[in-house]
Amino acid sequence: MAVALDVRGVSLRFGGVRALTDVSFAVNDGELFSIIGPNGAGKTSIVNCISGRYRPTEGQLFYHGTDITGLNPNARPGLGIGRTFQNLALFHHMSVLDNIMVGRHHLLKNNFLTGSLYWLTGARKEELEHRRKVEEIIDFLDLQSVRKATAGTLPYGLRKRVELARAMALEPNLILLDEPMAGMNFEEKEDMARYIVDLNEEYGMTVMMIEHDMDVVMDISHRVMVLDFGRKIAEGDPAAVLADPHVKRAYLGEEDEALVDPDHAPIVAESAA
Ligand SMILES: Nc1ncnc2c1ncn2[C@@H]1O[C@H](COP(=O)(O)OP(=O)(O)OP(=O)(O)O)[C@@H](O)[C@H]1O
Repeated sequence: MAVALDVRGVSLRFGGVRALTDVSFAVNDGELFSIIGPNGAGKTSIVNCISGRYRPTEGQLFYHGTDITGLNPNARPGLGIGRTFQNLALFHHMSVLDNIMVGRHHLLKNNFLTGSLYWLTGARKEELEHRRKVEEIIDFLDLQSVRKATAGTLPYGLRKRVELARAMALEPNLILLDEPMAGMNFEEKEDMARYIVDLNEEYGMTVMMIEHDMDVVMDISHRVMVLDFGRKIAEGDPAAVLADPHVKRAYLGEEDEALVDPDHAPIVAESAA
């Protein structure tokens, strides 16, 4: 299996704070790869290095062999890298449809000038094609009933789904999901987990996900990497990671009996025993 993303020896410092120390890992094409770790472990920092928001203090990142370490964040969509954010980043005053359309911005070929010759230059054909793609995503994520609703008026779980739709609209090969289930109830999480599996399996997107909900992570991920205090402490298939003593220690206090997640809720304790 070809390597999609290759992260080599990445360190990131903010003044005296070491957010990441010498982190290396690779995500293969077609994989559903998750990163877990206690609060402040460096998970979002890694996503921000991949998406170009942060530039690593040391190390390099390659995407399908291209060095993306110092590349402008705006160049990522053109390479096929999309992302969602931990805190929603939708245009709240715009409709669901328009929010998703924005995701296709970098795919628009017609510009201001050619667009003004709407019927002659193929701009109309192009717009129809974009609309067709957007409708396909709306169907896939079951957003038909809210397609014209103003994004900011929707319940939180639905807004997270619209954000996923917008990231999908970019047609990425690699999609970075930063806590896609945060703040969701059980049913919403189940739905979101199904969409993520489907976009990996049906759309063939490579998925890199940060998520606190261990049940979901262990259930749907092919491989899991664990960060603690900015360092990688484990990587492997879900069962191996759960059984890893370093992982147990990172999530356990010295005295705790059960494996707990960062919010101190019990997680699949039987698999960890
Ligand atoms: N912009 C920043 N300036 C200073 N310190 C930062 C910045 N971003 C992150 N950090 C620090 O880097 C460390 C890693 O933070 P990061 O947000 O990557 O962790 P995380 O694993 O995503 O945490 P959480 O699960 O709480 O979202 C923390 O100590 C954090 O305070």
